[in-house]
Amino acid sequence: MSAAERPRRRNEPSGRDGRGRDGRGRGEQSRGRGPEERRGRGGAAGGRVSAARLVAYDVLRDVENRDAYANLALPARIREARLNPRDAALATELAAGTLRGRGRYDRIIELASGRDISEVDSRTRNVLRLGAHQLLGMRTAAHAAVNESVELQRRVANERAAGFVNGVLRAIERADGAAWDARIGETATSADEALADRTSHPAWVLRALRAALQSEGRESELEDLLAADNLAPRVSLALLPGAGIDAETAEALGIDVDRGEATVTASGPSPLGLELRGGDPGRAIDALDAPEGTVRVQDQGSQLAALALSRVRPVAAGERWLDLCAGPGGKTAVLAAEAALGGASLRANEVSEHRAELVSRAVVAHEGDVEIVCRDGRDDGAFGGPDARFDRILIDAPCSGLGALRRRPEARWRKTPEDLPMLTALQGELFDSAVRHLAPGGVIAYVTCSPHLAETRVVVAGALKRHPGLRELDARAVLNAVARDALDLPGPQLGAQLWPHRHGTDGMFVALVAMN
Ligand SMILES: C[S@@+](CC[C@H](N)C(=O)[O-])C[C@H]1O[C@@H](n2cnc3c(N)ncnc32)[C@H](O)[C@@H]1O
Repeated sequence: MSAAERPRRRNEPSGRDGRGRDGRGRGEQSRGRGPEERRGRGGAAGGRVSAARLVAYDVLRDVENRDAYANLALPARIREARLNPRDAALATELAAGTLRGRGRYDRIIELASGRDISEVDSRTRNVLRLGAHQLLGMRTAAHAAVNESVELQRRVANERAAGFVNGVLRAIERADGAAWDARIGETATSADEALADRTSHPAWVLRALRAALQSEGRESELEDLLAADNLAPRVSLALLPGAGIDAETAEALGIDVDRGEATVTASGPSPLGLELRGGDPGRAIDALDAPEGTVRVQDQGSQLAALALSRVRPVAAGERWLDLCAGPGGKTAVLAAEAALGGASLRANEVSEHRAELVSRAVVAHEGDVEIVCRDGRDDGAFGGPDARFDRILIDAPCSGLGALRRRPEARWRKTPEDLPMLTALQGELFDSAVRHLAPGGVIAYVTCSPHLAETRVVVAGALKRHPGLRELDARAVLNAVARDALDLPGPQLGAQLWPHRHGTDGMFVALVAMN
């Protein structure tokens, strides 16, 4: 439904947010203006646009026009513009926050302008989104957000629409976020549409997340989950066996990076997990001074998923393990460390050559110990032939990624429900292929970074039906035994669903099945 079609209130909401007297939001009050901002290139009318805003705009364009991933485009653009760390952080917040909040900002732009967002030129749209995020998501000083957006419009888009940008942002600025959310609710055609717009999620994603929570009897957590998707995750590190220190020791060492601005803490659910309190992960890794490749940036849900397989039962020396969909190798690195401890061998397969290359870099701590192959996981070649059998197989399946929305700011706008049939068919085929190569008594861990039931419990149920020799193990009990503290994993199912809002991890699903 277009903006014009939706019911609309006549008067714009009024009221202001809690800005300081100079109109600057908290973030910018403490940050001040850096040299990069002062150096910003002048627009046609001689105004200034900060370098951070130009970088953020370029990233939005890269994502829209070149299908770029924001987490790759951002560092490239930041390097190119030679931003200092403070401006790099500002550019990151501007770009990632705008991408995450896009759905809400688009609706607010529609309400403020009286135009359907699709009728606004794509360059102007991105200028407006960035401006809306500064006004409503960052509490940037209103004059800075509006003036720099107008200059940005002059510089990168259609100069004649600068007045339009000014008018729309001034209208947005006249109300606070809560008033705009109320307005979204009043003009929505359904409660789901209002919630989806307010929390910046496509409605189909919202419904899928609700269904997954419902299956655990926790529908009441939906708004907490949607809010968690809109927060940048804290950086987690995995301290792999072989690093020579455990997480508690690392914390006790008081690792101090970035001149005391950041420390690592032994926190989060994974027993290998460290959390970085601000600062640069590369410097934290260097400061820990562990053997190369034994400290890695990795979500703690991913750590737990790999450990669920390696620790489901004691390892017998000589066991054969396979990581079927290994790229870029995060879980392979955990499995390689665990296999080395227990005397197991590890083969890692990945269909994409580029991602197989990333796997070899990820397992640098166990170079030569991991056999890396590049095949389609549905072919016997991925396993080393039709008769090859493995004691443990990880299927970290290609999936919609709906569990990692906080980490991939643009992902929610890229996926569509139409992607699912292809993905679930592939997931089932990879499962069948793994079952064909599972040794008697062997265990498969089926993992997705999606909580969508069609990709999780339905795929497992289908595999159990097709392969009567398989039985499902209690993955929740295994994860609880592995985790630092007991995990809240409700519901009747044996498969475990981790959640950003509840566990602080990506929304990883883990099921364990064994061959009788
Ligand atoms: C969720 S990712 C795996 C993440 C990885 N386990 C990690 O922790 O870093 C899924 C991977 O499966 C790969 N893939 C997709 N189709 C495949 C297939 N038919 N056979 C094997 N791998 C496949 C993708 O290229 C992607 O690298």
